[in-house]
Amino acid sequence: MNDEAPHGTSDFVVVANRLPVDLETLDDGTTRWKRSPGGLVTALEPILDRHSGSWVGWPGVPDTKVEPIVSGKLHLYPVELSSGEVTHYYEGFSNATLWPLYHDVLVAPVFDRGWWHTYVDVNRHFAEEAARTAAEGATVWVQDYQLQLVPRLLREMRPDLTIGFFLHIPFPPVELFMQLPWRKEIVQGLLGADLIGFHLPGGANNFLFLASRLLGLDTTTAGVGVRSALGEVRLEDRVVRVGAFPISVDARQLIDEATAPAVVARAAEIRRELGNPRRVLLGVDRLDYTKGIDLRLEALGELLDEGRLDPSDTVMVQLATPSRERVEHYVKMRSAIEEQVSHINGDHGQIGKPVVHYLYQPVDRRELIALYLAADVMLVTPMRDGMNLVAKEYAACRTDFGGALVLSEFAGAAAELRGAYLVNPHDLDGMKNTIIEALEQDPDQGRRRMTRLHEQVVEHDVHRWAESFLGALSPP
Ligand SMILES: O=P(O)(O)OC[C@H]1O[C@H](O[C@H]2O[C@H](CO)[C@@H](O)[C@H](O)[C@H]2O)[C@H](O)[C@@H](O)[C@@H]1O
Ligand SMILES: Cc1cn([C@@H]2O[C@H](COP(=O)(O)OP(=O)(O)O)[C@@H](O)[C@H]2O)c(=O)[nH]c1=O
Repeated sequence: MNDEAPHGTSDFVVVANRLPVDLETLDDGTTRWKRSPGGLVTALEPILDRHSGSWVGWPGVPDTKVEPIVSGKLHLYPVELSSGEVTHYYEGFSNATLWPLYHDVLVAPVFDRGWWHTYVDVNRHFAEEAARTAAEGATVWVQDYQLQLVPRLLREMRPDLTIGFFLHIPFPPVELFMQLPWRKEIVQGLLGADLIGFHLPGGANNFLFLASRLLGLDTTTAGVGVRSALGEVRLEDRVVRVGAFPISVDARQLIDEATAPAVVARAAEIRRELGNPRRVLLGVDRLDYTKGIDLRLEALGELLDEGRLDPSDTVMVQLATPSRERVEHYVKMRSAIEEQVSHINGDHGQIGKPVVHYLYQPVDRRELIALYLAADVMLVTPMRDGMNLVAKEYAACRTDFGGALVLSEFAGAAAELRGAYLVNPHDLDGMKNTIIEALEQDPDQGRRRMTRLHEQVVEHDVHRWAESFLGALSPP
């Protein structure tokens, strides 16, 4: 990465809280770029590779000024955040207010006026940087809950732009959203866009209902469909469209990587390193209380306690990427999960043979794909999740049609991945029975299920997601 990117020349601009890369300071004081965590970056990277454009976002560290950068065809425009802004806007309002509020209030949202004011200020910084970056008449695509005020602010600054907004997390029912003291400002912020996208029709319908109920606006009442039957909010001078566009993965790219001989060999090597167990269970998550890591460990622990799983031939690998490490509930969840892992290994492991192999570190993509190939059963058990790309990655990588996916009904992905073993993660007995069912599935039936999953993801990949959203944003 080098060369400065010029302002005011981009016809296509993505605005997201994070850049696709994070600046990391090493022990010797030098810095390097590493891939940013999370599914938003996984999804948008291949889109920008294809469309070539600009990405406005935070480089992941506070108090650091970074000049605009050219990275291949992509121009990166860093937004500087002070440590106070990171605390109040990112860790506070975004991740201790909006995140729990939009994820079914799994923990109590904190309503802090100071955090709100910083959220407004930081949204303004992002809008200003996007306004500087975009060429006359450009398309600007604003991403996610951290930046819900940007569409309106940007429209005020640059009425010539076409503005899209996509929410990557669930949009809550009106009863929950109404708790937010700044609810009108958020809805008005979003209505600055020309098109507002959600993963699922449910989120889109919640938003339309809210726009009518909270702001008294004229909206369509017929239900929104998947990539079809867009809803409308009719403002005095323009119409805002609202739709459902389920995000996905770059299936073709994953298939290429998953069929590379080195990755296939690594998958076999992982099984050997795990002691050649008869069955391998896998969990892959950011360490987030929404992901249900604790619930799946509880299920595993009970299955071992009851003798329904044999610790001498069963292994679980749980990857947990560090996430939002200074936010209270993330700290608590990490301790709780690590205690559960110790407990299971203490009760059922042997010297050199733990039952649960737990890594609290990001794992690179190649190793992750090898793990997908090595796993007999993938456990994706969130209590609430906007989509969950891990589930789709697993299905895309299984070109052998082996393995099985146990998937929470409360992940957005469950609406499409009908070949999965669906579970209610709150129903511990149900989840335990389903894990056993997936482990003991009839091989032919398992292949049929995985074929269905794989084909669904290949046909509905991330490029289809972007084309359907951008096509609706700027119809020919
Ligand atoms: O940026 P962080 O605070 O470290 O968090 C990482 C990302 O987490 C969330 O991802 C969501 O987007 C995925 C893709 O649409 C979706 O599959 C998943 O269900 C969501 O949780 C968050 O929404 C992103 O903004 C963060 O970058
Ligand atoms: C644990 C782990 C994950 N990844 C990659 O991160 C994303 C996760 O996306 P998802 O939609 O499932 O959820 P969130 O956005 O985090 O809420 C996915 O692309 C994983 O492959 C990774 O690269 N390395 C890891 O260790």
